[in-house]
Amino acid sequence: MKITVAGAGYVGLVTSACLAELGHIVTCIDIQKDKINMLQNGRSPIYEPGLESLLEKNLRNGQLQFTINPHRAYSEADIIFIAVGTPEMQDGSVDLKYIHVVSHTIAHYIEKDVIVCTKSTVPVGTNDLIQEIIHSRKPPNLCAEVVSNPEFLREGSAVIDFFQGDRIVIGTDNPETASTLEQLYLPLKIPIIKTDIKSAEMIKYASNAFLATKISFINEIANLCEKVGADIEEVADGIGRDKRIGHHFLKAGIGFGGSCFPKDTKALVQLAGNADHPFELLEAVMKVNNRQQFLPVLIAKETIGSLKDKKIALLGLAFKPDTDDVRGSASLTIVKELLAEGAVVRAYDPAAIPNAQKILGDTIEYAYDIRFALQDTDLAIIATEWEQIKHVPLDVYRTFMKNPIVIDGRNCYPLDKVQKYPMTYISIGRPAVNKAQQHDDLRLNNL
Ligand SMILES: NC(=O)c1ccc[n+]([C@@H]2O[C@H](COP(=O)([O-])OP(=O)(O)OC[C@H]3O[C@@H](n4cnc5c(N)ncnc54)[C@H](O)[C@@H]3O)[C@@H](O)[C@H]2O)c1
Ligand SMILES: O=c1ccn([C@@H]2O[C@H](COP(=O)(O)OP(=O)(O)O[C@H]3O[C@H](CO)[C@@H](O)[C@H](O)[C@H]3O)[C@@H](O)[C@H]2O)c(=O)[nH]1
Repeated sequence: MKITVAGAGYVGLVTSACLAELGHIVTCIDIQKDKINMLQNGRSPIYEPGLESLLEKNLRNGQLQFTINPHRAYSEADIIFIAVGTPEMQDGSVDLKYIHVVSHTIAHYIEKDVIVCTKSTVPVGTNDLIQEIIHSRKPPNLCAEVVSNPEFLREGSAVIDFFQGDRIVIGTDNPETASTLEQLYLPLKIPIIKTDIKSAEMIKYASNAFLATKISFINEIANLCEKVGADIEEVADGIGRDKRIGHHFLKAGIGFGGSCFPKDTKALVQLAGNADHPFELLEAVMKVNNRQQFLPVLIAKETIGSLKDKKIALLGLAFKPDTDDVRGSASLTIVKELLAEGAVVRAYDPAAIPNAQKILGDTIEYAYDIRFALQDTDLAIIATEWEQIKHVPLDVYRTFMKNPIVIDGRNCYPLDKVQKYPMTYISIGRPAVNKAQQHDDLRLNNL
């Protein structure tokens, strides 16, 4: 099968590499020349575990090629996957400009019958629009069938998710098209759901909205735990053991970020509004999340007072571990607030510094070493639970910081371990450990 993937972002590259790995001839096209140049040289423009080696291997054995040439990409394709970005607009609705352009380009360049599969997350009704654009512009003798095939991969585990996903959704009313795609995915042995286009589009938004709701729910329980003296880790474990609830997505913290949950929840609220059905539950989910992302700064002010000229170490810039993506990251909110309070910020991240630098520039310092990030700081905020951060021995905070005060936004350390150290440790939904006094005594003794 000759496959073309439009878009060399997270979804496009994972789809390209994995379909090539399954034995298909794949062409991946993007409009960014630099990206394609990099990929042609066997380098991945994104940090995603396992991806670069798959790209490099399939490029070398000729299964995979990269291009910016639409004729080369589309004229021979049997199946085209659309994986272009669908960013949010200022009002929260989805910007479909890349979808429009790619649909026009596909219509212009196809030279044989083709199936066009939309992997990009698009509002209900968009695949009909894509179908309309392609139909009205393609050569009249050709057939182009548009299918909704939403993507559920997570950044950081995207390659594993492709091969071991929970389900594959195929949205089309054409049984022949559904069957062709079913054949394509059959080797993965993942359950396939065949449905109509609009339900497929809705499954994607509803899945993300449900997961986001679970996170905001557990964060609200965490905030309540703090008020009443309960421990969220115990509570989450207790409720997660109920199979109807499950343990997944019950990790309390400083809220959800990323390129999907914040954007897709807003889009669903917009969609609901347009359908004259205010989605109040999801609006609350977003409100809780916005508040949660600010939490470390509020706690910092409560703990040390004014943040003006205070040196603060920020551990983690990526929106989650194992990715270099900072889109929607709580860290960006935290930096903005800390700078507004007059603090001096030094941030560490094992992979996301280059991407963060594109947004934050030289407004903060960057550290490629955790110890350097902590050196002489008044307070540390843990924002991403990277393995490199979770395993920092607690001694290190005491040794390197001016004051060992840690706000752990991801509950990285067990409380009983922290209790043994003379430090102030405030996490989410758990009792604070306040041993600053003990630390001060220790310092005085050492003078
Ligand atoms: N990132 C994820 O984890 C994830 C998971 C599931 C679904 N999605 C959805 O998939 C879509 C893509 O997300 P992403 O994170 O991969 O986006 P991305 O921004 O990382 O990449 C999109 C790519 O599309 C390219 N592009 C734009 N117009 C093009 C055109 N006309 N032809 C060819 N390439 C074009 C851009 O240059 C860019 O490289 C979005 O709708 C997103 O919501 C993302
Ligand atoms: O218990 C949890 C789980 C996640 N998060 C946060 O939620 C955000 C999103 O995490 P995750 O879902 O793991 O990452 P994404 O790569 O954004 O993946 C989501 O968004 C993708 C894009 O739509 C979907 O394809 C995936 O199925 C969906 O999980 C991150 O900031 C996490 O820190 C929590 O705070 N607590």
